[in-house]
Amino acid sequence: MNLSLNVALHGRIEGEATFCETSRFIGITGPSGAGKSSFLRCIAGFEKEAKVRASWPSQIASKEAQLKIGIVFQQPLLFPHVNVQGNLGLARRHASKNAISIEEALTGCCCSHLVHKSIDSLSGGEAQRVAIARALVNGPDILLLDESLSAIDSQTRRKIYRFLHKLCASSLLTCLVVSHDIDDLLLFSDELVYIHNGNIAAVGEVNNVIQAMFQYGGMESMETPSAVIDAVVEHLIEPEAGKIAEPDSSLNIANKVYSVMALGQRLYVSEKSLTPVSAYSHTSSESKDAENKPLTNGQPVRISIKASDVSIDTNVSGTSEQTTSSILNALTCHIGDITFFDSHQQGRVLLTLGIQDTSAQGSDNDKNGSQIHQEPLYAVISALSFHRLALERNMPVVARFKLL
Ligand SMILES: Nc1ncnc2c1ncn2[C@@H]1O[C@H](COP(=O)(O)OP(=O)(O)OP(=O)(O)O)[C@@H](O)[C@H]1O
Repeated sequence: MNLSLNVALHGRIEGEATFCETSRFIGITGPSGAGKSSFLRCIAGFEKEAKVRASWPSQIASKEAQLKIGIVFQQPLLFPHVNVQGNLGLARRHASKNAISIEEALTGCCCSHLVHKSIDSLSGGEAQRVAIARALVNGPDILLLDESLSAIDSQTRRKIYRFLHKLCASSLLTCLVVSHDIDDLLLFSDELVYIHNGNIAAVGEVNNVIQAMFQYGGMESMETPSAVIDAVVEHLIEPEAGKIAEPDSSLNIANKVYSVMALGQRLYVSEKSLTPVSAYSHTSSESKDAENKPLTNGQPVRISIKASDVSIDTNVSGTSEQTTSSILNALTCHIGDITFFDSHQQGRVLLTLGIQDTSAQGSDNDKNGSQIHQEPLYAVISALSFHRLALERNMPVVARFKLL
């Protein structure tokens, strides 16, 4: 049975969301006031007026009577009279069988160093990390995170998301994560929910939901719509000479740069801009320390590319390794939909770009013998550039972007 949630709370949230059986990390986004918190509060049973119908995935449906739902708010509610260790210890007292250890939760939520601190001495981001760790040692079946990582710096936040995603893949945990940071959600979510104006407006695979968000005008409130591209690690690049090194070599540098292959085209990506996906696959049997292993040759990774980072070049012959541009990443694309922003974002144009998949061999190939990839890339450019370059639908262009 798939996870399916149907909620109705008058004037605040209404709709149904059904997810794939393998989806365990579900992102929820939408404009401020749209109803995201209301959705989570209904699921958690905090809204007495709400009508909620839920069917739980088969692996947890059998224990519906004692189903454990954890929730962590943006403002963490920690017990002030005991320290961090005391907070986790109290949560552990009522833990279910699938709870993780205090040590694992502290390490995974990057807060081992805080264990002896008092609650009133924690910063906002530290308190958020402790609150998530405390929820995990209680062993919830469903963990609802309502902007619960909003005060944490982006590098630590991604480490925690990575840990949660891995936990979802290796245990029976399902996470529903509300965030305004669409890039975080795109990188880690198995499926995405878009809530608009009190309605569950779109549910499903991340790229499909992003496209649905355009239709609802949801992108207008978002500075940087992003595309997600699946790629495979090719080489580790030695930073000084720009030479190739083995991906799993012991090169000791802070932020490694890899060459990866995406749709038959080569991209250069810094380590922090890519997310390994193999270690988190739901069928994975990899050990728990897989996250800390170096990336290996041929390993699948996910990259998210912000529309505001993409520039457009009409010189389509300039994608070779001999480019004179400092921007090495160049994907050959065709212009698809063209959207002029109105109101407060006047003067900007959003382009949907179909990436040319040079690795594909099939009957739908274009005249260059390559296929247009279904999942798009986005570019936001000024209306001035749009008119200066005389861009139009179906025009071949090169999309350039940095992934540092
Ligand atoms: N307790 C409440 N009683 C009545 N209306 C409420 C209550 N809480 C929220 N609302 C209203 O319900 C709507 C949805 O609010 P909600 O907090 O769910 O939005 P949200 O998408 O989480 O917003 P944000 O991103 O700003 O946190 C808003 O119009 C809000 O004013």
